Amino acid sequence: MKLKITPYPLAGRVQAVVSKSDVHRAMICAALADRETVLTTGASNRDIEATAECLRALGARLDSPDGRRWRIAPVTRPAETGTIDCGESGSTLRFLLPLIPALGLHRTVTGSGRLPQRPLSPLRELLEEHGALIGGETLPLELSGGLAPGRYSLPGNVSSQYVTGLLFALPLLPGESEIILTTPLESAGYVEMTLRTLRRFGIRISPAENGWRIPGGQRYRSPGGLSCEGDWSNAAFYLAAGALRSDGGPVTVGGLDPASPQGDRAIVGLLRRFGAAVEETAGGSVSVAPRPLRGIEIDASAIPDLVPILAVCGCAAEGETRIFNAARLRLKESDRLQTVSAAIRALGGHVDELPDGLVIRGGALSGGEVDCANDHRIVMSMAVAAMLCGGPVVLDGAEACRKSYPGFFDDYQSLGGIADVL
Ligand SMILES: O=C(O)C1=C[C@@H](OP(=O)(O)O)[C@@H](O)[C@H](O)C1
Ligand SMILES: C=C(OP(=O)(O)O)C(=O)O
Repeated sequence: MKLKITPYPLAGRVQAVVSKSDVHRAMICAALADRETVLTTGASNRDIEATAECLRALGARLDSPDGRRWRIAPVTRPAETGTIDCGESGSTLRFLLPLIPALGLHRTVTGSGRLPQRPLSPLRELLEEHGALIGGETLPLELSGGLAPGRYSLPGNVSSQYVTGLLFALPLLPGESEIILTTPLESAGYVEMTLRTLRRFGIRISPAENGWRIPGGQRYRSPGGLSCEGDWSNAAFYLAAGALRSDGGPVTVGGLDPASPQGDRAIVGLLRRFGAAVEETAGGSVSVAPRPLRGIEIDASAIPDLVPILAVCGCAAEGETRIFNAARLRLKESDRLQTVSAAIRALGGHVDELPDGLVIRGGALSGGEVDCANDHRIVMSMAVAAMLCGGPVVLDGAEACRKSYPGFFDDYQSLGGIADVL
C-alpha cells in the first residue's frame, strides 16, 4: 500500500499501544503454566498473533473473545509433530526454539519476510550441543531430540532474544543450568523484562557472574490475571513528533509506566538531550513540546528499536547527530542502518552510514518517495519525518506497520496528520 503524507505538524494526545515484547513473554509463560491465565493486552498486532498461533501449535489453547484480552489454557497433551510458523517475528522464533527440545517435541519451524535471513547462531549451536537435533540450514528447520541441563555460554551482543529463549526453557529441565555471557549484554532491558515475567509466574532465577543460575525442575505458576504494559518503543514515534516542529506539539502519549524495565524508556532522556521540552506526569503520561534541537551522540547498544526515530530527530537538529554501537540494526526486519539512510536521503536529508552507526546532519527535508523495506519502524519513522518536509512524502509499503502497531495511521490522523491511500 502506498500512502501519501501531506506535511502537517502533529499535536494532541494518543494512548500507548501494548508492548509486544511484554505480551510475547506473558503468553509464553501462560502457555507453560499450571492453569488458565487471562492477559489484558488491548489491541493485537501481527507479531502477537504469530506467537499466539505458535503456542497453539505447541498445544496451548488461546482465544481472544473481545480482542483486548487473551484467555490462555496451558499446553497439556501436545501433538507429536506439527509446524510452528513465526511469521516475521524474530522474538517469537528465538523465544520458542529452545522450548521445543525442552518439552521433548518434534516440530518444523518456519517463518517469512526477512526472518529466514536473520541470525540464529549461536543459539542453534548451543541447543545442538545440549542434545537438540536441528535439521536444515535455514528456515524451515526441523527440531527434535531433547535438551540437557548444563552450562550455556554465548555472546551477549548478537541478540538478547537468545538469552530470553534460554531463560524460558532451562527452568523446565531436570537439573540446574547456567547461562554465561562471553561478551557484555546489549539490549539488557529486554532481559530484565523476561526476568520480571518469569518472577510473576513463580520461576526462580539468580544472577551469577556474567550470567544467571537457573535451578531445574521448576513449574510455571499462573498468577491468574495479568495486564501487559504500554509500549515505549512505539510511543517514541509520537513523543519525537512533539519535538520536531516549532508550530506543532505538544504531543502527549498516555499509558506508559515510568518504572518499566523497557530500555526504550530512554526516549525521555534522549529527547531532553536533543533540547525538547519533556514533561512526565504521575499518571503515566509523557508530553513533548518543541524547542530548538541540537545534534547529540547516542550509544544505541541498549535501545536498538529507537534508532530509526532518533535518526529523524537528528534531521531536525542543528549540527551533527552520531549514533554508534548499532551494528545489530543490520539484523532486524531490514538492514536498518542501510534502510534508514536510504529513506532519509530519499527525503533530501544528509546521512552517512557507518559499519556500526549513522551520522546525520540536520537541515530541511524536501519530501519524496520512500521504500519502507517491509519494516514497520521505517514506515513509522518516515511518517513522522514527513512533518519536516517541504513537499509530500509517499510511503511505499506502509502496511508493514501492522507488525507492531496496526492502528498507527489512525493515531497519526487523530493528531492532525494527513495520510491518503494512493
Ligand atoms: O526481546 C525482545 O522483545 C526484543 C529484543 C530486541 O532485539 P535484540 O536483543 O536482538 O536487539 C528488540 O530489537 C526487539 O524488537 C524485541
Ligand atoms: C526487531 C524487532 O522485532 P523482532 O526481532 O521480534 O522481529 C522490532 O520490533 O523492531
